[in-house]
Amino acid sequence: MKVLVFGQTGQLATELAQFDGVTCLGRRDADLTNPRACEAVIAQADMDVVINAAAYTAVDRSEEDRDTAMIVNAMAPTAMAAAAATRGIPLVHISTDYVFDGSGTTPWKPDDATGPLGVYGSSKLGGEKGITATGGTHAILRTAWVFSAHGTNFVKTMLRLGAERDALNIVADQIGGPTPARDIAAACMRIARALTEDPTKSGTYHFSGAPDVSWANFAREIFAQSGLSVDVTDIPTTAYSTSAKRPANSRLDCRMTTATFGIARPDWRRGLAQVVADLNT
Ligand SMILES: NC(=O)C1=CN([C@@H]2O[C@H](COP(=O)(O)OP(=O)(O)OC[C@H]3O[C@@H](n4cnc5c(N)ncnc54)[C@H](OP(=O)(O)O)[C@@H]3O)[C@@H](O)[C@H]2O)C=CC1
Ligand SMILES: Cc1cn([C@H]2C[C@H](O)[C@@H](COP(=O)(O)OP(=O)(O)O[C@H]3O[C@@H](C)C(=O)[C@@H](O)[C@H]3O)O2)c(=O)[nH]c1=O
Ligand SMILES: [Mg+2]
Repeated sequence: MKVLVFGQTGQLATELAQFDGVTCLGRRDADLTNPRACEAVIAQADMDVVINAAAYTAVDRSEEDRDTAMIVNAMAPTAMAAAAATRGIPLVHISTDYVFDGSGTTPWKPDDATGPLGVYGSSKLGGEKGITATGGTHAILRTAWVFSAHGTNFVKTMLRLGAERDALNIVADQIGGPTPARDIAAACMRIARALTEDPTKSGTYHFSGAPDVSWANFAREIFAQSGLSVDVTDIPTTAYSTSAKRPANSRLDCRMTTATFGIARPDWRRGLAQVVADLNT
């Protein structure tokens, strides 16, 4: 299976690059601020499936950079979907828990009503809608709280801050499932294969690590596993000011993904152990 991946330096793209048959495109090969260029690359490439692992992921910065976020997260993926549909090949696209408004405590199902709280979530929802409307074979995989040894993520932020400080205040009223990028990459490859064999599996799916936790308890496990002694204090979201609002309830109901593709929620604590080990070598 020949797989064309948009993204090269990011957390997910770096993990996808480990698989046979994968060609990763960096910004120089395809800039998502130019959706027509993304279309052209798909039109010209001889590939069996496309995975979009590139996105504008700076949640707070997107509040002041709405146009770029919209082009990269909504228009470019929509253009990719159109080009993939024309070629008759599937598109696997990654989306986010931030398309939801975070109300309630029940895990979100794929067809639950969306209601993004900020520009990043709105732009990602725009991409979902554009891809779905295009009508080609596709999977939109919503994930959450991605971490890996590469790129920027909460684990690396905690390790950096934890090395400098002996106490941190961390929000405890936002709950979600941290997800190792390596497990998302494996899920994408499996879904890509399944779609080439059965296009009727097209749709929107959820995939996050288990068990669900607060950011504060995620931080505690990061410090426990890395041997750093940092005192974590639970704080409410109202005590931590950010330009973008984040959902309180980021829990994702992943059962449809398991039923359709045989992919179970990974235990993020094992993925964390791997990442901590990778960062120490
Ligand atoms: N990070 C997270 O916590 C979560 C991420 N997701 C989704 O998962 C997917 C993968 O995210 P993740 O791997 O963490 O992202 P990263 O932030 O680690 O990487 C983003 C990638 O997108 C590329 N990119 C950004 N803008 C452009 C552009 N204009 N043209 C070409 N490439 C561009 C970056 O390239 P460059 O280095 O050149 O900037 C980088 O390779 C995304 O769709 C994201 O929305 C979903 C839930 C949580
Ligand atoms: C650094 C820090 C963060 N926090 C809080 C802020 C926020 O609510 C939470 C996580 O902060 P971050 O900025 O790392 O997380 P954020 O960038 O919002 O992460 C999100 O990224 C996008 C791309 C997604 O799609 C989401 O699934 C999610 O992973 O932790 C503290 O409470 N104390 C701290 O010292
Ligand atoms: Mg961030």
